Amino acid sequence: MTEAPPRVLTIAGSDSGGGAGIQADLRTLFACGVHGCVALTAVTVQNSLGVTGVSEIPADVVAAQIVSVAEDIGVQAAKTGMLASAQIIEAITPALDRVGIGAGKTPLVVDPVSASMHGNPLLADNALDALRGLLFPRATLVTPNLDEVRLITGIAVKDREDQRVAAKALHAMGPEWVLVKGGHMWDDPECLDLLYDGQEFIELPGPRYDTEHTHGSGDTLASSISSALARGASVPEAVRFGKEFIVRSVATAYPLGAGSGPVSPFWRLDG
Ligand SMILES: Nc1ncnc2c1ncn2[C@@H]1O[C@H](COP(=O)(O)OP(=O)(O)OP(=O)(O)O)[C@@H](O)[C@H]1O
Ligand SMILES: Cc1ncc(CO)c(N)n1
Repeated sequence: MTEAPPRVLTIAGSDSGGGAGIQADLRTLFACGVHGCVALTAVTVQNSLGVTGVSEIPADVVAAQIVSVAEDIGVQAAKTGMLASAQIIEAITPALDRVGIGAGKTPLVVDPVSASMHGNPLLADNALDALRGLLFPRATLVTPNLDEVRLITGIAVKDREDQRVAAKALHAMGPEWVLVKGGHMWDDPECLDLLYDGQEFIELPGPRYDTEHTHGSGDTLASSISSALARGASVPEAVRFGKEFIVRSVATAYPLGAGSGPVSPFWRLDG
């Protein structure tokens, strides 16, 4: 009999265009050889041009999906993406505690998704306190982009020194590790992501490809990191794996629709 692969639970929203959200998560998890489970938080009406509608899943149903999957199937890592509202964050926190996800137990990656790459909101303004107060202290790793750093800490990162200051401010909010992503440091010729655990800074340099097709890059990075954590990797090992994964996925991104096409995890399935 074939043994079950490691399982990763993604707690995130649907992108009808298939490039970001749970669709990006599931195809990345598949390409990384792990089984993806889902706690759906919201349905977005979305294509390559932006988001034109959002319908939230009732908060108790989001929490019930977590408990149902974790108690039967079991998960070795979990990640959060679009959480939509304070009510959903407040409902999932006790569910995560109940099944031992986060807070030093099963690794929890919190990607604090606040808006789509087009600037459409994916998290209510009044949910920031719940994100900071409830999820950050339970997170193994948080992975904000620079817009999310500004929303969460008030720090406007313009250069690599600011990136370090922001990493310290985020770490003080309680996560074990922080990854400040550098994709939005538009003037930098590289995409340097900075990992920090309160003691040591680990720089993850990477190329900056000249492309508008980066839809789903944050989700793909967080999912590939989560797959490595589910296999038992340390956080620095998992983030290095994720960085290589996202660089190759941006390199092979493809156009779709009239706007931004998705990054592609398909390279991993070749040969
Ligand atoms: N043009 C690019 N070329 C290479 N790597 C990139 C590029 N843009 C982003 N990345 C990398 O992709 C990952 C996601 O970074 P980014 O800061 O864009 O996150 P994000 O804004 O959350 O993504 P999303 O587009 O999903 O919202 C990081 O590892 C970043 O360095
Ligand atoms: C549903 C969803 N989650 C996350 C993102 C951010 O990439 C998006 N655009 N849509």
